Amino acid sequence: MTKRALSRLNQWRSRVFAVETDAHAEPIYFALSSRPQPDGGHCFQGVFGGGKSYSLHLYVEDRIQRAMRFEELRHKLTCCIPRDGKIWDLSSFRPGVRSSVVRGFFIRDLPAAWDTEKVLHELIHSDHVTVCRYVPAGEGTRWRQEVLSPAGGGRVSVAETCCVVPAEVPENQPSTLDIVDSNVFYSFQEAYKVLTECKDVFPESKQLLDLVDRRLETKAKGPFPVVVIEGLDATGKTTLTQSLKESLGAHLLRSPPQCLAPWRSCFDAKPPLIRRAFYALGNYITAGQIAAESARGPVIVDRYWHSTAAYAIATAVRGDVNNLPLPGSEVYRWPGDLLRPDLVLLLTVSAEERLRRIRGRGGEKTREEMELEANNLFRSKVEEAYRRMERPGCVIVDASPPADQVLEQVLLLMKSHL
Ligand SMILES: Nc1ncnc2c1ncn2[C@@H]1O[C@H](COP(=O)(O)OP(=O)(O)OP(=O)(O)O)[C@@H](O)[C@H]1O
Ligand SMILES: Cc1cn([C@H]2C[C@H](O)[C@@H](COP(=O)(O)O)O2)c(=O)[nH]c1=O
Repeated sequence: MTKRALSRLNQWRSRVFAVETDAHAEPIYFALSSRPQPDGGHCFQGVFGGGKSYSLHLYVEDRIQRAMRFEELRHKLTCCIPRDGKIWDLSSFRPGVRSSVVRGFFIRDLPAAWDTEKVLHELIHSDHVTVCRYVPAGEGTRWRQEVLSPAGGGRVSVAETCCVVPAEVPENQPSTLDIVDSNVFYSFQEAYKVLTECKDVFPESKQLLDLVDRRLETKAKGPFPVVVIEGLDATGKTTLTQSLKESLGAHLLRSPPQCLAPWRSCFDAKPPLIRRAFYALGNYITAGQIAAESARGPVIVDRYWHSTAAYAIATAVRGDVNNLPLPGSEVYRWPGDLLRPDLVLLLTVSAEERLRRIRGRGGEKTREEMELEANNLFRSKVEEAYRRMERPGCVIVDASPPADQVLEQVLLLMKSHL
């Protein structure tokens, strides 16, 4: 085993491991100890029992490479692990320590599946993945974790052995330790830095940065009101913003801005770190446009920062809505260097009505749109994240009535708030 891999093991025993066996339930948490606990781990039977179990932990210093390799690894496992086997997301973390999360996968295989071992042997010989095997430890429900390392002749040896013991459910879900600057960027510099680090990895990031350098304006907001319309997909933002434009003679803008449209599908296909940085930068270009237009007249904006943050937080936080960071958390803050609007309105409709509207509309869908359509859990997390945004917070609008009534309601709200 390489020196680098061994140095990781120093902190290995202070880590808690979370196996996400079910997107709707708490992960199964376990920790490591040199001694087994007397009452073992009945709760682990579903994870370690009934087959062969392995965990894969991806360590790559460079965050862009790490993000790319994680997706590659997921793809490789999905292609190679037999269909009856299970691949679950896994993370290990040091409780309460920000950015300590190391992501990976947990594999539960059938007892006689040899293909998996072949794939894992290959991975053990790479320098980026630490592979562990879980084996019964004596009688009862005790389990042992064996850290595998490459040995001569293509064989594998056990570098370290620990007892698996139950761990306390942490106060904050591990995924929440990793939101700031991995999923949500709170300054232009932080988002720009991600794209700079991608310059040698794919050419579109260089082209995007050139465009950002040319398009970015940093003027202050003008004297006219700036109103942002937010909401889940198909809640009626486009319909309303068009009507507002016509009724108020306002200038209509959107985030991401039109000039980023040619790059959107490319960045939508990238890992979350890069994709979220793309959307974050889009807001800064839109901010420049808002500044210029609000000097001439009222401005309506179809999605802005709140969408970027709400979708990113909802995607990053695993499990259900209760796992979102609590109201008042720093993740719901507005970036200090981003132009603030005067009013943000959040359009809400029932899940059924929104689905009716999505289906009525047809057309091509983004990953989020498909997720929103299929996944009620994701929908509630996005909407709750919107509601928790602060300074400015969202004023809630019931967008279920017919379009002309929603417009009327919004015009009244604007009168009372501006
Ligand atoms: N108040 C309304 N009542 C009934 N149908 C509506 C209403 N507002 C919009 N719609 C219809 O719902 C569908 C989605 O509306 P729209 O495109 O305006 O939503 P959106 O929020 O802009 O969606 P997206 O964020 O995905 O672009 C459209 O077919 C539109 O005609
Ligand atoms: C602005 C923005 C958008 N998204 C996602 C959320 C939606 O599902 C799609 C579609 O947006 P559009 O209104 O049809 O352009 O994009 C996102 O994830 N982050 C963002 O900042």
